[in-house]
Amino acid sequence: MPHSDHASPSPPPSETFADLPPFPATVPTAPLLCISLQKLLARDPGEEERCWKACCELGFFYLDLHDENADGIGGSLLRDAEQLFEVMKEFFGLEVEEKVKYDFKEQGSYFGYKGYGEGVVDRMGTRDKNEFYNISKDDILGLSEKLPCPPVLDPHRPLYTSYIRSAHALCMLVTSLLSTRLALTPRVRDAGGLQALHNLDARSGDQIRFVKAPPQDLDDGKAVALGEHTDFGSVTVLFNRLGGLQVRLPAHMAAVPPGDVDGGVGAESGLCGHGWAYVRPLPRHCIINLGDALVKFSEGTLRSNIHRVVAPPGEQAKVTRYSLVYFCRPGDAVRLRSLVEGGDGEGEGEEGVTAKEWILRRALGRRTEGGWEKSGGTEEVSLRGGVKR
Ligand SMILES: O=C(O)CCC(=O)C(=O)O
Ligand SMILES: [Fe+2]
Repeated sequence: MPHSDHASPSPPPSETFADLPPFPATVPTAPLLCISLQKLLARDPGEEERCWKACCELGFFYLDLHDENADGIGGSLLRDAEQLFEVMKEFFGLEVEEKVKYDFKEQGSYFGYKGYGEGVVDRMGTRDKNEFYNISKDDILGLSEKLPCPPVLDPHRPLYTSYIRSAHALCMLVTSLLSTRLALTPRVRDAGGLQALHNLDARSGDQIRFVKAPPQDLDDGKAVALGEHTDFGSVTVLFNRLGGLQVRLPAHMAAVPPGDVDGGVGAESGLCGHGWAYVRPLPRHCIINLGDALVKFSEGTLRSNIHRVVAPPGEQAKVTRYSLVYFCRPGDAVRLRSLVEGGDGEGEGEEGVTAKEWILRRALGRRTEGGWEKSGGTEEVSLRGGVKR
């Protein structure tokens, strides 16, 4: 099936990040659709259709945050993201002995710090090559107990609150569009559709994530910083500035070939087989992707695509990579089961794990020796091409 309107136009030369080496034209890229936030907010039917298509076919798209209203959600998110990049740099610059005080794995929590190499990227138990710091939405909004927080991060709680509110609102814009398109059961629709399962004021696993990966050796052939995975929750909002994020394209979707074939594909070629293609970071955009919960709710109509983070391509591999994520997840008590008509989750029963159980198993499994097999998500549906079951 051709996907001509997936072809991402090459961004104009101004579309690069100042002070960072440019994303090279020598690697294949993923054909993410670019959706306009402004048009979505205006309920533009054509844009809504493209967004729905992106959610079903790849589960990843760019969201152009340009907003004519400077006080609108797009501008607010961009300003907050800018500041959060500085905040995370300050935190990650601390000594490891200080940072590990905020690793709460032993208490059964995935919030707080995860040190370099403290997670696994494959079933062989290969260590990851990045650090995380996870901030709980419930902690910041006062819905749960306040977790211990490093002194360099604590003063920025108003910034986290602002970012959480805007990122969550974006996710609700996407879920409300999906609710109108999916054949949700009358009961689910009457109860408020998908948005009602993601109430900002209900306890959930929503979180901000800061990520840092040091410069990588492209030639080591296994430059995988974050192993292949699908996201656990519903909608992810991602800001990154250096390449390195790769999606594994479904068999029917071709990558955009390198613009500069003469530049020669370098050491990255070993990282581009089996459908893997780089996602080119774009200024003033975020990347939106869907997670496992939406695959379960839609019984496979929506796609939670496999992705990973490898060494940034070309000169970018020499630079430290930071990224900022917001994971929107269903409320803790929500059961992950089909919510569409004729689906297998129409009963009132207790079938289906809760969102809380699902996230805990997946998040902590990737931090345990031998935990890979037990920490899987909806990868099989994704690898089958996202065909409806
Ligand atoms: O750093 C990135 O670009 C992606 C991070 C990611 O996929 C994740 O944290 O789940
Ligand atoms: Fe992810």
